[in-house]
Amino acid sequence: MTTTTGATTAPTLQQAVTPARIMGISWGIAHTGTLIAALDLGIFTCIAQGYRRAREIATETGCSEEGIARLLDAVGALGLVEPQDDAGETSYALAPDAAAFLVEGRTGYIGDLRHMHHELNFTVWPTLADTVRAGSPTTDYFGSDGSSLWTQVTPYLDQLAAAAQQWLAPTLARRLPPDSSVLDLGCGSGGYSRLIAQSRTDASVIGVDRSEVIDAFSRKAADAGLSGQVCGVAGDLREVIRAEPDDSHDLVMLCNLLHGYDLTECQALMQQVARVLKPSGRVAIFEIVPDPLAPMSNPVATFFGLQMLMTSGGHAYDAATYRALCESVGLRYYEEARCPSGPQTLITAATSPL
Ligand SMILES: C[S@@+](CC[C@H](N)C(=O)[O-])C[C@H]1O[C@@H](n2cnc3c(N)ncnc32)[C@H](O)[C@@H]1O
Repeated sequence: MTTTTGATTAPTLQQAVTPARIMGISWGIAHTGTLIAALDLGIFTCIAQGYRRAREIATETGCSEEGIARLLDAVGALGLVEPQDDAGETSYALAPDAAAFLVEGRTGYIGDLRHMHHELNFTVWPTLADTVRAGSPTTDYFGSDGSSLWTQVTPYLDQLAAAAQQWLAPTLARRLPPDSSVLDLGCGSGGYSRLIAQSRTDASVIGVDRSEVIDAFSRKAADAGLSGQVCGVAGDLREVIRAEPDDSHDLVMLCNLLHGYDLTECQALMQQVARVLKPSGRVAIFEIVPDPLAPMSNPVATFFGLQMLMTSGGHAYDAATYRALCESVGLRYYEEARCPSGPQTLITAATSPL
């Protein structure tokens, strides 16, 4: 059975059992390929600009008319465009979500997700069976010096994470004490902590990431007029944090970071985090957290566990694991909140009541 979102649900006992659901799952690769090709070619942007027929879009994109017609049929099958009869010719209108999120230049644009697929997913997913056999990735994109991957990908993370940033930053900022110090480990281009700095002009932010990535972090902070308030430190964050004094930060942010490391590395890092936090300070872990007893409640989180197996020594750890990690370093006061606009969960923990 297929739901209106395109997701498939298992047949109940009363329904005839057919292979339809399995066939639908097996075509998932075609869904991804179609979406990414349409983004690569700027199809949604063309339609938004008023080029609504296959031949117009073909001319505009420099593609064959036959190819564009077939791609539009497939994009229509995904429900992202709606074909209409236009005086005997087919023209295409954007579905509301495609209009909001897939048109370049619009505020909500998330089409940069295509870079994640080109740089990573199209390479690693075909290796899944081999990785499962071996139990570890052929390439550790995360823990080793995976900087080339991250320089390709981090420029796009801000745009993809815009909705989550709009939720996370105020949630954390409103609980900061006056004149606080924020340490953003594995900051990437810094969308989360930059928003905190913008809303809390009394706070100072230190972002830490590899040298190739920290340049983008510092540039974006400067563009936002935050150079005096936000500082980028280049290096391996595991070494940088060891050099930080005890009791020096009100908030340590680990956004989309711990999933890249095995539990021994996570534990070592969390020990340092607990050491550098002020007695009233907090750690904020923002992660894709699956529910092992309800894998379909957050499928992205469940697939993310495999993604991590193929790319790192880490995992999409569940909430019990994060809680145990926090408690093992004395951060006993623990809270969780699911982000309303993304697959992540915010976990905050402290040594004293939050
Ligand atoms: C998935 S990205 C998350 C970026 C950002 N925190 C966000 O949520 O958008 C992980 C980041 O951690 C950085 N990183 C991972 N391990 C690191 C290490 N050992 N030292 C410095 N940076 C590291 C990567 O370079 C990358 O920018």
